[in-house]
Amino acid sequence: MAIGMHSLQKTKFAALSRSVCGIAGKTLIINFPGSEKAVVECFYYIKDLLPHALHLINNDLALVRKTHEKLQGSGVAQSPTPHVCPHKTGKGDGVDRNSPYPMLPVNEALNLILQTVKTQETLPNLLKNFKSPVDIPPFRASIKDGYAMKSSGFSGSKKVIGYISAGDSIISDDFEEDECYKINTGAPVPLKADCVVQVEDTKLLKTKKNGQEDLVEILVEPKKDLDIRPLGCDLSKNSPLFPSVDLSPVVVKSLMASVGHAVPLHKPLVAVISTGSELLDPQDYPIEGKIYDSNTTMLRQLLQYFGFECFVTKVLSDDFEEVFETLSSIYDEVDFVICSGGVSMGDKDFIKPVLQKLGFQLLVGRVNMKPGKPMTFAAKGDKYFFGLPGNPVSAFVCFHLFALPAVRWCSGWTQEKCMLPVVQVILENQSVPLDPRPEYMRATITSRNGQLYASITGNQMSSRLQSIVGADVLVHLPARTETKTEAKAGDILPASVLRYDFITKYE
Ligand SMILES: Nc1nc2c(c(=O)[nH]1)N[C@H]1C(S)=C(S)[C@@H](COP(=O)(O)OP(=O)(O)OC[C@H]3O[C@@H](n4cnc5c(N)ncnc54)[C@H](O)[C@@H]3O)O[C@H]1N2
Ligand code: MOO
Ligand SMILES: [Mg+2]
Repeated sequence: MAIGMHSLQKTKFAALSRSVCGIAGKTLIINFPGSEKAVVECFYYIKDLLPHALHLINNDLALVRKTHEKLQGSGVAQSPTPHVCPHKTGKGDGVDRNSPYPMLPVNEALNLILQTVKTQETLPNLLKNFKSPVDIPPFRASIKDGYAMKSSGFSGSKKVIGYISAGDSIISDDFEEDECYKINTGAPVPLKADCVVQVEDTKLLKTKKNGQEDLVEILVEPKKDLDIRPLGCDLSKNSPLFPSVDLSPVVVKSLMASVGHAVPLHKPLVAVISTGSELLDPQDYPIEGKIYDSNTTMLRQLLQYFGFECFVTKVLSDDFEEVFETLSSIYDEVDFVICSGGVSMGDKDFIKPVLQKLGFQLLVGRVNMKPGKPMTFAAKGDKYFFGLPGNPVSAFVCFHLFALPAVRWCSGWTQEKCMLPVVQVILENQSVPLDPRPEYMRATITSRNGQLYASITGNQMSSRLQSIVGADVLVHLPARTETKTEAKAGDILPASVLRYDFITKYE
């Protein structure tokens, strides 16, 4: 274009010349006009652009950035004709075919998300202040299967005057020292009994005609309080239910259940939407040109794995109206939409335009990461939208790094707990080429001599869902620099833990 523009100022016949240029691999190919004079002139017009062009082709980000800084200045004062670099951010209009969204660093995108999503700050407090409404156990309960009796009655033979099972009501009648009740673990100890002797320390002396026990010999000295859980010994009424803040859904739900209460949380309601006219239900017969939809199942399962529920699921085709209609009404039912597909540069990638038309604020439109570059996050009031890239692995990675922390944050988790835990791992692979974008590689963990070793799960293409097989962690590989172009065996790298059971092998 530069050659054409300048040549036209010299001669209108320049319009007829083939001003073609292109890239083959890492080679820049420029087609000059036929005459020697024109070649010299044209070379003059483009020679200053060549270093920058070569830096771009070679992904020398440091040098690319340097050029930008030089051209744009660092502060408000800009060069008279600001350099809008196509690979940085474009205007997104008819002429500029580049994404208008700045490529945010992962941390910046995450911070923006957590600053935007409203948290229930009350939850940790709510749990901290929650007093148990009941005693556990709510009665004196037997710790053993055995015989309940009075400790004042000594050992020796005793008459069995009744059977008490778990779930029976509490016996308040008085009884003699040489009498006892046969009792099961967890059953209520009679009010007038003060000890239980386990069945192993007794001998059956006589059985009634109906098969029930009549007389037993107690072989040990019964001691007061032996094998009885006193009322409220596990948890006493009006004491705090949560001695420390623990937001694990397993912990919160089961503790609340143990005192007969439902969880006092507002769990965010989440919808999973998959977009793509190519998507086929996994139960359908194969159809030419279509692919099976894996993201819907994956995202639902991930939500479930981390203790959240998927309230609604929808699969939409790449149709502006359909996406628009669905997103216009779905927020009547849910707080979050976790969508996949349709966020990149295709003429059928409608997610961003639909969000704009619906009045959402697009806070994240691209992230400097691999996979997951077109990761999108938008908000309107207290309704939130995640547009995960359609490639299944990109959706998988972005769910863990962005959507999960946001949903956790919204349900009242403390900020540092929202993110996956990060551990240090030692790389096992001989050599892993670094990408210009920071990369999150799936890897299998082996524990060896107390150290965690990470082995990358094969080809890391963002379309290859198989790379999540055996993926215990996401290893954080830094962006390539001039001096560091690969990671090597023995390198120590941070890794986000994907699973509770994240050590596949012990050696
Ligand atoms: N010109 C450009 N093209 C693309 C860019 C770019 O920067 N410039 N980014 C690429 C990157 S990176 C990614 S990631 C993808 C993201 O694309 P979209 O979010 O728009 O997703 P789709 O185009 O709808 O689909 C991409 C890919 O994933 C498959 N897919 C989608 N949904 C599902 C599903 N539910 N289950 C299984 N597979 C799914 C879909 O068939 C496509 O193959 O864009 C690049 N393009
Ligand atoms: O960033 Mo895309 O997610 O490379 O595949
Ligand atoms: Mg697309």
